[in-house]
Amino acid sequence: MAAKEEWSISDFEIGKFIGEGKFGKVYLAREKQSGYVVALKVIFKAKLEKYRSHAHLRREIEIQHGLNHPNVLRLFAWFHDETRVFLVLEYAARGELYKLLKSLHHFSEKRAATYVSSLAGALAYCHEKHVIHRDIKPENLLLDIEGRLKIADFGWAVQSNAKRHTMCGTIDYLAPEMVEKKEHDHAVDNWTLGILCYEFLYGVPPFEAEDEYGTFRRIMKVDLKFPSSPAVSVEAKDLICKLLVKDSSKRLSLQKILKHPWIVTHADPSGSCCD
Ligand SMILES: COCCOc1ccc2cc1OCC(=O)N(C)CCCNCc1c[nH]c3ncnc(c13)N2
Repeated sequence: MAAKEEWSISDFEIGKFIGEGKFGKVYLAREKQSGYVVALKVIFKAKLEKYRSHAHLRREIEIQHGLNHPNVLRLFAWFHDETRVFLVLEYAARGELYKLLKSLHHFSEKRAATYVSSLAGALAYCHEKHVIHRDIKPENLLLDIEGRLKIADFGWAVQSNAKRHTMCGTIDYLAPEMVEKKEHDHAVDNWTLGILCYEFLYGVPPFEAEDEYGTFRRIMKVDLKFPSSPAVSVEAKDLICKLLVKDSSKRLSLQKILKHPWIVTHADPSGSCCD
């Protein structure tokens, strides 16, 4: 999409409603001049005021606008009027990965390895730019028209060279040092990659429990169990065990994930697997 000093809503034709998050609705839209199809997220300023989230959104825009990677949803531009903030985003035509996971119950090893490889590549890029996402979960993962994974919603991302303290993320995906409100760094995303790899292969996150405190306890104990069904390769379990490590300094690095035998054997190099 061409760069422009100042966009406005009159530059776009609004299409179908795509979905709704905490701060706003997402629509399909077309930029009139170029015909370029985008996703337009509309956020009401009143809601930002209610949740005191102006600074949060500003940081998210600064972070996501500065990222340019094939597995990170592009934020092309943003603008506002009296009552709304508009985000002009890359459109992911195949929608939310978690809906695909729910419909398939669990992914094949090829599909799971391809998504884990895409995530590791995207996170390595983000960490090189000192960005920690901190909220990677299936709801924030989208699929484009070729089935390539795109990380969206950097709402909890931070620019960080130093250690962080802020509590964020939903309990199932939190690393131990986050649930203990200890200092944490980019290695929290490596832990979450282990959670996601497990959930892609088994259909449920590894530390699910009756209630949040039960999950909290299981995370703190790293109470990791592998069900007998569905059948999962030893190599996949090996990668998960090397990521779900309580000592964050001992978690497999993103570079080593990309070279892990399970990833090398199963991941589709194009990133758009299985169809
Ligand atoms: C402050 O906001 C920062 C940006 O957050 C988002 C950017 C793009 C998003 C979703 C974002 O936040 C989460 C959210 O609104 N939902 C969970 C509801 C809508 C789900 N979209 C589904 C979807 C399907 N094809 C898409 N192509 C591009 N973007 C999409 C979608 N959604």
